[in-house]
Amino acid sequence: MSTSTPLRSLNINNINPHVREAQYAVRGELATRAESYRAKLKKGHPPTPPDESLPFDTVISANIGNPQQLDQKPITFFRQVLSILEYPPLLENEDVLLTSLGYKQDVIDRARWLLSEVNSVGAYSQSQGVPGIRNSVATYIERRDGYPSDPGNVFLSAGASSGVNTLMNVICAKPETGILVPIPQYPLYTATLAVLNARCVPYYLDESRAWGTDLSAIKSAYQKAKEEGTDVRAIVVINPGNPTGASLSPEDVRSVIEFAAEEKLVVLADEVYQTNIFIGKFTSFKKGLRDLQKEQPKRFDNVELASLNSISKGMVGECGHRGGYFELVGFDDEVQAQIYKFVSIMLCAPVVGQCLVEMQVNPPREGDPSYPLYKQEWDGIAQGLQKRATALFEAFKDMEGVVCQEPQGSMYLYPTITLPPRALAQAERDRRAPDAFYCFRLLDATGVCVVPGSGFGQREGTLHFRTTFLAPGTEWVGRIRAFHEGFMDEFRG
Ligand SMILES: Cc1ncc(COP(=O)(O)O)c(C=O)c1O
Repeated sequence: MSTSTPLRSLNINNINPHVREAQYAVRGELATRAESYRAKLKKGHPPTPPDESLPFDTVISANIGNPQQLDQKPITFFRQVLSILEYPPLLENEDVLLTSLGYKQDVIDRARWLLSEVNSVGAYSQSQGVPGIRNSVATYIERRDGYPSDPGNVFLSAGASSGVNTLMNVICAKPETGILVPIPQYPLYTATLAVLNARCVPYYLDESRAWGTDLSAIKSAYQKAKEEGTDVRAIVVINPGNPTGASLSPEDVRSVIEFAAEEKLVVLADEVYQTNIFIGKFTSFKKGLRDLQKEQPKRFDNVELASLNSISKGMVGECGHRGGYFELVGFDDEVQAQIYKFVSIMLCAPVVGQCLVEMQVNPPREGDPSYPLYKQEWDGIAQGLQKRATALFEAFKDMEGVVCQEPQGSMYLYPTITLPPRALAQAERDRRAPDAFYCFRLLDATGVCVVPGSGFGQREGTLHFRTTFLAPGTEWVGRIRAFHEGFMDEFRG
């Protein structure tokens, strides 16, 4: 129903058309319906009986990588430090913290140090981020890659999303500007390009090679875009992938950098899942670039790389606090100054989020009083994720018409589904894409919310859905399996 009235200035036809056109399926109609089911099931205050008309008693939001909404417990060290940062008078009673609350001395020391850096978490920080925290990020990057990092090139951000938004705003100069984006992709990229009225240049990942990054696909997408008059300026790589979970091998990382160097493309390396690895080892683009620069002096001097990380993912899962960072390598000083100006217009990233970035990159070490619990919690989360990923993968293996790649990393599985012709015909009658039709039926029957492949992009004629494996337990996997059997029976031949 339209609510436009001549008395209002704004209506759907006169707002920025680029906002209207942007699509962001992970929070789309399915997620809205899931929220309405959740509201129906919620006991009110004062208590009202929950709605019993639904065939399930809980909603499982497997549509988005939101760990703590799905009951992942925050890491104790992080939250104990935050509690002091939010209320520094607690430090006046250190004994109470140590004896009654069981805080360890390193919690108190870290909180004192962070407070000395930020003064108060209620104050704006420098726009690029608190200097001491940027130093910690640079130290982490150096430890991870074995190459130095300059804190002057680190920008703290309100999650990786805000970093991507900054970089894309600066790169997208005109409607013909294009950015190579992997398909399937996390829709932040296509949505931001749509809002900026710039072009998405899709390159397809290779499902037959466990969603590998295929350089020949990148090259042909680039050539085609150039022939169509697109001024391609950058390439996005999501490693490990969302929605695919695939990790790039060191060779893949190198070949993307070599291509970027040849064609003068900025590399946007989205590395928010760098610690969510089940198979193999994470190779950062920064390390890949520095290795190439060492081996072949001069050839890679001008490569521009922006790599992003976040507190939202990994075992940290503090996405509601909105923290992250990006590191720039090889950018022109004047361009970097404009990036600084752009972030300064938003003043600064949330300071509590910045403090969480500090603890993420500089966690308790062996020998520190908080280390044993930190390690136990970290390992518990990592093992839980791997266990649930495997349970889901095993379930998909047994399901008719479902083919899934082995989980390698990140927080998602992205199976292909082949639906019976009668289901496709029903989807058409319902005016839904077939994978969306399947996902709505799944939600209505089980309360499990997943996202259709059409929200991430997929090859013509193929169907997928993406599910996280964050939800606790495996009972909900059984719900998916039972639904799927019933669905196939209903529409089969
Ligand atoms: C690949 C990828 N990049 C970026 C983000 C955004 O993360 P943040 O919460 O740090 O903004 C997400 C969130 O799911 C993601 O999957």
